[in-house]
Amino acid sequence: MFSVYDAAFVDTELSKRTSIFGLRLWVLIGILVGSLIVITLFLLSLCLTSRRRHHHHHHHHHKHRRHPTPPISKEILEIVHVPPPPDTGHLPPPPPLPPKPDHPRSAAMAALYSSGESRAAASVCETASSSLGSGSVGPEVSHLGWGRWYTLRELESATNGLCEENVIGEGGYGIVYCGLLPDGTKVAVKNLLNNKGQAEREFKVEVEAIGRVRHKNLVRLLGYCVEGEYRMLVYEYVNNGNLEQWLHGDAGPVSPMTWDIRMNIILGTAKGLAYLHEGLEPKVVHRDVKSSNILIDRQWNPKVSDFGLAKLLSADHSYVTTRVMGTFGYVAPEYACTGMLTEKSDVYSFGILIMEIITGRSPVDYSKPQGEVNLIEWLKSMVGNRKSEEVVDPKIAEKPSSRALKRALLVALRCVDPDAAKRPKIGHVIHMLEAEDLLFRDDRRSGGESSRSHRDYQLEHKDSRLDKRKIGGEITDQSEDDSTTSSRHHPQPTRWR
Ligand SMILES: Nc1ncnc2c1ncn2[C@@H]1O[C@H](COP(=O)(O)OP(=O)(O)OP(=O)(O)O)[C@@H](O)[C@H]1O
Repeated sequence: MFSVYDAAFVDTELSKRTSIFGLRLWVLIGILVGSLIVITLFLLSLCLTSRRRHHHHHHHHHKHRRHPTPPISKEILEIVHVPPPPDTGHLPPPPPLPPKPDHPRSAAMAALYSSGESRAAASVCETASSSLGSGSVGPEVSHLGWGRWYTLRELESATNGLCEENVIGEGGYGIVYCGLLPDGTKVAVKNLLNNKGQAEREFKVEVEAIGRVRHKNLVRLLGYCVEGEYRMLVYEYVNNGNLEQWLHGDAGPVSPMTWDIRMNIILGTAKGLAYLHEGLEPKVVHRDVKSSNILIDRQWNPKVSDFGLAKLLSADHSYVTTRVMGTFGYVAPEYACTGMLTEKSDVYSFGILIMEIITGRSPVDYSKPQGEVNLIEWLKSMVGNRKSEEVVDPKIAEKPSSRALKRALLVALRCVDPDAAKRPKIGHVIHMLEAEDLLFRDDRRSGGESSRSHRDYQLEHKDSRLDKRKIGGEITDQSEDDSTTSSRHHPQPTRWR
């Protein structure tokens, strides 16, 4: 127990004077404790101020990240310095296109292409794809059912700060960048031009139309970004250029796109369109079917892109618009003249596309002699003059069989019928093209005409009747030697998947 004596003892001890300035012990202890408290408080306040300063810095950075080209982040620097991946395919890169004089930024882009910078940009993107998952921007992603909402910061990180090196092209609606998401997904980021109103409207149409669409022949929209003035779309990256580049770029005297590859591209494109026209409710009319909107992957599969012009249609109603959009040379006459839009306008553009793929010629080419400027007119006259064989792209090394050629030409000509009601539906186009496939398989197996299907026979007769009425000439003669029928093949209703 602590007794009265002990207390008295402590008291006398504490009251003794010490050698330090003759201060009493209790005064000394008091000073020590006091200064300890002061030091602790000082350290605490130091700690708090440095934290606040850090936070402020972070906030500052956040405020300024709207700047389109922020300082390159550490992740990106790391990405850029990783050596390129081993070549996955055996294909050369898609050939660059000659400059288009009427394009707003085409001069710059042409310079980019011709100076070989596009290769450099591609290699940055290629390189980026090799360092999968090196970023760490994940938490800001929020899920929206079909896709994702991305922050501007995420997309800037993914595209090296939206830098020129990552630009893969530019269309009427904005610049397209290649990018790499933190999970390793390679993407194409379309930064829509901010021309008040329009970009946003198109943006909404596009987001609503494609967000829910999944088809192997349609470019998938993975998500979007709306932040301040920015409107961006994030697409799956399709890695082998577009059809326009492969058809009209400088790919050398022999095109790597054989006849079979081209037919496959036509069929795949038709399937993608059929899904838009017949597999969705309300249906979607693309409105800008053309070769630069057909992207190609390493296996030469086509993927229809750019639904920026797509408008949703209610079933059984055509859509009348006051502003005709689309690309010169591909636009259906009724749409150009009256703004009357149905899915048959896409069929028309698709017909032009088939002609372009067969011939390797642009829909309108002013560098050609008179009479050849307009692809349809030239092609019709060639077919009418029994010169079908001469329309085939001279860059195709192995010429198609005469029957295969006539079939493709016939489908194309039916698609561009001036009367929209007489054009086939895209689903019917697929049947016609696939019937050709069956025909080939039978031909190869049996080496002759004898096993051709009843449907093929009917199709050819039907087509030839139509053709005789419309253009006459060589194609119409093809069915004259069709004398045998068989009922072995009955095409199934197609779901276009
Ligand atoms: N998902 C994608 N993957 C890879 N490249 C793409 C992708 N989307 C677009 N591109 C490329 O970006 C470029 C611009 O495409 P965009 O669709 O904006 O314009 P366009 O089709 O050339 O013109 P328009 O605006 O008239 O349709 C094209 O070279 C296209 O090949």
